[in-house]
Amino acid sequence: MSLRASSSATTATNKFSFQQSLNPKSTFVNGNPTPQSHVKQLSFFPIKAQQFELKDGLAAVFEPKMSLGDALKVKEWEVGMYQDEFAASQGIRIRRRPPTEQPLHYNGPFEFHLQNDDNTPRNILEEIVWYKDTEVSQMKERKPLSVLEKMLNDAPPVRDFVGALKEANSRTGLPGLIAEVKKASPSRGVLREDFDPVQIAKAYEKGGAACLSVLTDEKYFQGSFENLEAIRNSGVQCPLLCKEFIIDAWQIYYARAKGADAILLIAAVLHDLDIKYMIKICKLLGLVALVEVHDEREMDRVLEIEGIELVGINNRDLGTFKVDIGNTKRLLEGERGQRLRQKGIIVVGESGLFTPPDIAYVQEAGVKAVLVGESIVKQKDPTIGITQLFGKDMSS
Ligand SMILES: O=P(O)(O)OC[C@@H](O)[C@@H](O)c1c[nH]c2ccccc12
Repeated sequence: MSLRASSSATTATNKFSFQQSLNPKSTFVNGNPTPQSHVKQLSFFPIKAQQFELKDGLAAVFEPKMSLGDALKVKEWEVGMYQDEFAASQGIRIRRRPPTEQPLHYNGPFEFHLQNDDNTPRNILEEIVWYKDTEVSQMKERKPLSVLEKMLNDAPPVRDFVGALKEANSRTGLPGLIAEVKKASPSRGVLREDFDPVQIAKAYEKGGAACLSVLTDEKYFQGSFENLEAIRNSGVQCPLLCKEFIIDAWQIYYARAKGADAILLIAAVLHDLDIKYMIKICKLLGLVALVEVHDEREMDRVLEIEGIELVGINNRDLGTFKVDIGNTKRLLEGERGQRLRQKGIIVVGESGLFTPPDIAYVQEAGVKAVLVGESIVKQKDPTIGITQLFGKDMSS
């Protein structure tokens, strides 16, 4: 474990430069750097007086001054740590923040980070979620809920996402299609260079898509909320799913303000309490949540939560990118499938669907809807892409 400081102070080898850069209340032990061969309990975040290891086995005590704002951020960070523990108890391996990172925007007099393996994301999903945490807190500062409330009053009315899927399923006898407006992904790179989201959305609608999914994540999927808004304002009638990594209720309000009719909640990221809370917010806003699972444990958790109308089974492991459409079948076998049917939940087969036999396979497994991106967005004409995917014209 190594200690890195964003201040130049830790590189100082003499008392003068170290004291200069510290907050005036900071003191050395007994007024002088104290030799210590081992500093065992080295807490990296200066909440109380702390001991710091200096060069050559020296240690110093540091007493920070903390403003109320900083203290609140510390609390927020501590709660985040408890949340990770709570989530881990539900089998969730994704940590919402780097475990030994200081709270966001902490501007203490002396910023330390402990560098160790724990501060490196374990997989791409964790990396996305950590980045999202920073992104959302910045967005929240720019548009606090009070501002969003005004935007919500001007938002276009909600469309019936579940109704559109059911209608398409009974009209065609095939799973209702949620067609994804997706430019790129971390696993597949750029899927389409000439990417015009509105044009693609219109082509999907023409091809018989029941609903659309619009990726809004910028960094990893090259999507945007502007795309969502533009599609909603373009005259396209299909209900819209905001495809985002939601970790904070604020994002749900924002999605609705930008015209979403549905949002995605990923069970690999959110613990049960979060899912319950977020579903309540969705209901308040008239949105529907597509709750995404990838394995049996996540499915079992979700089956215990009341008020879920749509469950998505992702065939892609968001940690490793491995795709296996057999996942949909596996998760719908036996009692799980039965319980889903009893609860009247519509199951959406997600990812890795390319051909009519793929569609037939997941339909046979029990899905009433599918979520498809790559195979149709890559086609020169996405309308024809849909016809090829289903092996028939889906528009009538
Ligand atoms: O392009 P595909 O393999 O057809 O997959 C679409 C969709 O299922 C996938 O984009 C997806 C499913 N769940 C997600 C969560 C976040 C981002 C993307 C996704």
